[in-house]
Amino acid sequence: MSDETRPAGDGARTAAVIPAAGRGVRLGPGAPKALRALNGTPMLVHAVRAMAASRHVSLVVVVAPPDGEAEVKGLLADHALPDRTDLLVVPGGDTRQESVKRGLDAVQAVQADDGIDIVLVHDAARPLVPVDTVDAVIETVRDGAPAVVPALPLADTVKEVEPRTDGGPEPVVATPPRARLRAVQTPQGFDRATLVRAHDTVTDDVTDDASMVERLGLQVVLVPGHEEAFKVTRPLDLVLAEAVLARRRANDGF
Ligand SMILES: Nc1ccn([C@@H]2O[C@H](COP(=O)(O)OP(=O)(O)OP(=O)(O)O)[C@@H](O)[C@H]2O)c(=O)n1
Ligand SMILES: C[C@](O)(CO)[C@H](O)COP(=O)(O)O
Repeated sequence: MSDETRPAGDGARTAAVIPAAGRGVRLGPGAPKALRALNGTPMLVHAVRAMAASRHVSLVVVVAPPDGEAEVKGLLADHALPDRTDLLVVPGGDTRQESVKRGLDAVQAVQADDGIDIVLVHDAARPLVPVDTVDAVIETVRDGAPAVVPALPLADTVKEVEPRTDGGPEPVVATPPRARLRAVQTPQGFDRATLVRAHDTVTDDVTDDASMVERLGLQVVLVPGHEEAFKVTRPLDLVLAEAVLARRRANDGF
């Protein structure tokens, strides 16, 4: 291993768990979301490369759709990753939380040998997160935070409502002060033992891993997110993602 390919040697080693087992219902009919192409390359491959771009990440665990494990292994074999990065593929579960737990179990199985101290959890559906954001999360965990989340201020005012399911106009209950709100992204970074405890303790379904650490009564901190770390959720997001890739290619030959 050359110095350029060796993980940064100052302390903790990092694994990235990539939940990729969702169907992508909001994206509309087609292959599972993580397997759909962005400018000819599957979204999951972009996401794996985004994690492997960090010199701190020595292991990537991809959590595949349960019926897509062989397909995921095949397509990752076809796309080059840095030599320093080990890759595992495991089958996912019915919820994001179950899928992350399965990925975390795979990290636990190898951590004694690999000395993994930090775990990132990164949505395959956020394929374009820049490496500087990944490294900022890792460095803040290294500095002692048990849980770190990239986040951005909101672009829109948010209203709390009394939800209605009959299609009628929803009454507004409150307008939370926007200056105190943030939209959270991934990768979220954790001290490994803290994330394991959170997944062992919190059993009801939550939308992100940091919320589980909050339930333990531990402090979660934010670092600046990035507008290119947006989640591909609806069809228009595919258009935006391909435009970002085209801009990168034009700017730096990516
Ligand atoms: N059972 C699940 C559900 C979601 N995910 C992953 O969690 C991430 C964030 O989820 P989201 O964007 O909501 O994806 P989907 O659940 O696929 O979207 P939808 O709700 O539109 O079906 C995605 O990378 C998705 O693949 C997962 O691994 N296992
Ligand atoms: C974890 C997450 O990416 C934070 O924004 C998000 O909550 C996961 O996606 P979902 O749409 O909530 O399932």
